Amino acid sequence: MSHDLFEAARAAMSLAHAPYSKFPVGAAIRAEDGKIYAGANIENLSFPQGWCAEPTAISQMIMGGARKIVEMAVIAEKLPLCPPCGGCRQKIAEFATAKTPIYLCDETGVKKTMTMEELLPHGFSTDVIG
Ligand SMILES: O=c1ccn([C@H]2C[C@H](O)[C@@H](CO)O2)c(=O)[nH]1
Ligand SMILES: [Zn+2]
Repeated sequence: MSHDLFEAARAAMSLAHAPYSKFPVGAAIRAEDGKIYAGANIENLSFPQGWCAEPTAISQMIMGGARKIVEMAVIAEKLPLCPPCGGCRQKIAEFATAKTPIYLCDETGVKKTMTMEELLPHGFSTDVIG
């Protein structure tokens, strides 16, 4: 993974709005246009209304006119690694392929690389429902 993708995820994490969980998360996507789209989690006083870092990055990508996730990095400072939650896996899968790499990072860099099919085996998709 390129250093700029990692740095974008880390910079996004610093912009998180996470006063309730105090658990900032950053995500960065390299899309098919070669550009990087990043996002952070944005919480809300009405707790269920907040959302994760990954959909913020996906929103940035979509509004930037891109539609394919080539690779993605996720970082959180308070866990050894931050694997995307279940809902995020489904959201990422919408714009990824089975082989798309997801880099799980800590403050020093990539600690583990997983593909989408490893993160979301047997996920809801047109392949399954035919
Ligand atoms: O994949 C994940 C999992 C959690 N969070 C956020 C949601 C919430 O703001 C905080 C604590 O769960 O972490 C993410 O951004 N991405
Ligand atoms: Zn999530």
